[in-house]
Amino acid sequence: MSSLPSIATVIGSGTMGPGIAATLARAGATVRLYDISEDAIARAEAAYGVVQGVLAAVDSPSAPGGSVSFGTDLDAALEGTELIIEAVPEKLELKQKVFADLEARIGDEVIIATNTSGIPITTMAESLRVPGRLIGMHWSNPPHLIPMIEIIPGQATDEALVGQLVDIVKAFNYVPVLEKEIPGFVENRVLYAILRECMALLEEGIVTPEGLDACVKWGIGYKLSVIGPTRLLDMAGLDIYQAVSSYLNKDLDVSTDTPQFIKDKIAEGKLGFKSNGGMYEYGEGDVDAKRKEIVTGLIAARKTLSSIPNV
Ligand SMILES: NC(=O)C1=CN([C@@H]2O[C@H](COP(=O)(O)OP(=O)(O)OC[C@H]3O[C@@H](n4cnc5c(N)ncnc54)[C@H](O)[C@@H]3O)[C@@H](O)[C@H]2O)C=CC1
Ligand SMILES: Cc1ncc(C(=O)O)c(C(=O)O)c1O
Repeated sequence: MSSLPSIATVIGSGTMGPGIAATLARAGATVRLYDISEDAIARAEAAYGVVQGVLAAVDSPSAPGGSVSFGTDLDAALEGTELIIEAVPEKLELKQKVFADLEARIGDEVIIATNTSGIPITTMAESLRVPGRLIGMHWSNPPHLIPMIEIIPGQATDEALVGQLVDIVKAFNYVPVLEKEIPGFVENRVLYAILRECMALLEEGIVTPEGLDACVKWGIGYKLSVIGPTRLLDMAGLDIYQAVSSYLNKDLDVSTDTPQFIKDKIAEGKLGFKSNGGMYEYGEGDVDAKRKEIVTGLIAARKTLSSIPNV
């Protein structure tokens, strides 16, 4: 596990930061998790024990000496750091302000990896003093369970940094996927293509949310978790793909904005788990129960998928 930095800093302790920090720490790094919000830090500290249990359950690679410390003191969080992973909200101006605060405190050799969901790295790097040190490192949620990370160099990213980050990701046994830069990167382009069609089908009343979830989980998700879309085409036959895509592609949803019914729900304060209601409604204790079911399912699925050939 020699490629792993001895000291790493995660900036932003919301949905993504704690799982990222815990994964690196279990692999042996000393990790500082920083946030501007005391409340976010308190929540992360409370969740850390649970996340450690999950990492143990999936046999995430472990090495002695790793730890996570939590705090709102940026200078302390950056002391001696080699790798910074930025996980603050998805707003370009905020991320650029954070980069400026970081660059005022760190040496030129320190790497900054951004967990942006899809803002082009080249755009983000424009404001940096040392643009070559910025690289995209897109973890998938929940980051301590999904063992794949997209690596996206921008136009200014140092070439050597790409290989270095690939080695870091391999050091904690995740699959690095190296990509060329494109808005949304690969994972979210595919996910958002699926979500666009799903939301259109719901809006048009073609299927219920329950029916949609069952169809996508068993008809698509189960299959794609084993074979991937490229191999799926070989299994189905390229001639079948041609026959279907020739009439179906032109009928698929091509909306460019968020669906109105989603905007309406947001206006009503329905954001999902975080507000006890979104696509579904949740009563007392339901959100905690669903979160547990999801984690249990992901642990079981990851164990199974790790034990079968990579087809
Ligand atoms: N939520 C998700 O499923 C995924 C999110 N991402 C990306 O990761 C990044 C973080 O997303 P989430 O964790 O969901 O966001 P979040 O909103 O849950 O957490 C962000 C945290 O950053 C903190 N923060 C705000 N300004 C800060 C500053 N100046 N310095 C330090 N901390 C600051 C907030 O207090 C908050 O705790 C975003 O770029 C997002 O697009 C990537 C993969 C999945
Ligand atoms: C709905 C949604 N949007 C973005 C992301 C991301 O990868 O940035 C995710 C995710 O699961 O990681 C997501 O579910």
